[in-house]
Amino acid sequence: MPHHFIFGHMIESGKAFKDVPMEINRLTLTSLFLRQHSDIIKDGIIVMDVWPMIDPILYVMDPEIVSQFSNQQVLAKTLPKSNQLKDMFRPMFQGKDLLTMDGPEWKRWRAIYNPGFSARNVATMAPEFIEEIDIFKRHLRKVAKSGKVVKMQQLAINLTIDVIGRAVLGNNFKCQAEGNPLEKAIADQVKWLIPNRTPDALVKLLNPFRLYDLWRLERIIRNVLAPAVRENLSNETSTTLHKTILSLAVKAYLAENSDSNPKFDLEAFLNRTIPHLKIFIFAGHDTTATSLCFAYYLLSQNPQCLAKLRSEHDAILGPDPSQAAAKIAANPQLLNSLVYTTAVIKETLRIFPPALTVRQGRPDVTLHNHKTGKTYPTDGFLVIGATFATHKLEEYFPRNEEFLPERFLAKEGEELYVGKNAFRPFELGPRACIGQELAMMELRMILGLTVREFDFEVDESVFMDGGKRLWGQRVYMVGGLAGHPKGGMPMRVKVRGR
Ligand code: HEM
Repeated sequence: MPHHFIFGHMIESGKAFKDVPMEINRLTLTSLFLRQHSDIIKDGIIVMDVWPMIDPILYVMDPEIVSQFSNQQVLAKTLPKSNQLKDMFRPMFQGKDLLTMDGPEWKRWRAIYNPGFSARNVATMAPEFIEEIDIFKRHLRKVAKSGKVVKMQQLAINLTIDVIGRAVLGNNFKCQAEGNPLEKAIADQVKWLIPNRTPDALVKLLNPFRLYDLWRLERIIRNVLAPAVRENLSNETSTTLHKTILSLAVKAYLAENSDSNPKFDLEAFLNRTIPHLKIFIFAGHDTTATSLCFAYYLLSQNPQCLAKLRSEHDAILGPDPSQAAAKIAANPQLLNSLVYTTAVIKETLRIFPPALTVRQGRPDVTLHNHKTGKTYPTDGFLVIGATFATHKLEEYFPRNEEFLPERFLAKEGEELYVGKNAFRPFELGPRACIGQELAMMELRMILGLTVREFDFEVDESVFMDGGKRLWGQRVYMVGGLAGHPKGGMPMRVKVRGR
């Protein structure tokens, strides 16, 4: 890509936005280059110099090369999370969260929390999730009755935050039923984060109100989480059957302190556990809500896939949609038989992956493109798994502008078969998403319990102007960090058969 001796790749970056709205999510940036410079497909990596806005970047698209720093089974061979990511999230989690920790500390906490996300544990959460989805459906019915356009993202967030509350604490945050300041406080904290050194970010950094507001929002969050933890710890008759994140944190705390300090120090426990609870709530609700919105959008644009999805639900969850929840509650394993539904979710995550990994280069890690023979030292670089672009590579995803859930059902040797390591919305390797099983089950369940009862129609105000499309789609992702649907995905909802 052309490099200017003063402006680096800034001019070229600007050009990439020529045909798309400026507000488009930066996760999609590499895919914009891909359209303009077909030669970079061969390289599999884009070297990007937009200093001083941000440190130099290696955007890695080729799945084989991403695997070199991400999928290594030996943790020491994977690149650590980037310093920039750690600095950015410090005001929210003080470095005490699973997402930005590294090394032995990360390994210890991951081992403590892993049992909370096993397939078995997640399956036992089904009846509690169904209660939340039932409230979501009540909201959908109300919206349908009003005939108004609604921001689906907000309805979906209220649902996913209540679901994550169940998984993390065993509590219901009642976001859907009554509203809860937690979600807004977390979202407002995110707005104060400094992701780079652009003029906008510097203005934010110098804002005298910033630190006070971050502190104020932290108090709101603590005022929701601390009483919930206290209530949970004193509630010996808890009806939650599954291991919650809280119960696993208590177990680890007691194991550490049983000899030296037999008394349970609630304040010390809260100080160390709240950032952990917060990262699960933060990472677990927004990504899932975004994926649900895009699934509804893509299904609304692809009626033949929607019809196939509904017939799968008729066959597996029974012909009467009103009985489906009871069937799932009695046998959550039924969800594993929803293979087409799973393929729909995967294809949604292929087209609109809401997150990616940002790692810190190291002097001892060099990336190799075995096809071209080129090598890329990583020291001094941010190394980014450019998932959005990886998911658009024709070599791995033929007919990539089409919504084709069938590719995830194709066998090796068939045209649509997805190549090894290419599908990575949750990332792969030891630092892959801990919550992926939960997210997939939740999405399968929500689709299984809604798509036969409702039709979703996208309000065209979120479409790109002039019939333009990006990778076949007229709706696009916005947002500085994780991707969100444009305009909160305004939609009209109709009850089917009316
Ligand atoms: C569709 C939904 C989801 C997507 C697409 C997604 C995606 C990802 C990705 C790409 C990563 C790697 C990030 C990085 O390397 O910096 C990640 C990590 C993580 N995710 Fe998710 N996620 C989803 C749902 C969830 C849920 C439901 C939870 C929690 C309950 C969760 C909790 C986490 C945590 C704690 C990490 C850090 C794991 C570690 O480093 O050990 N995510 N997720």
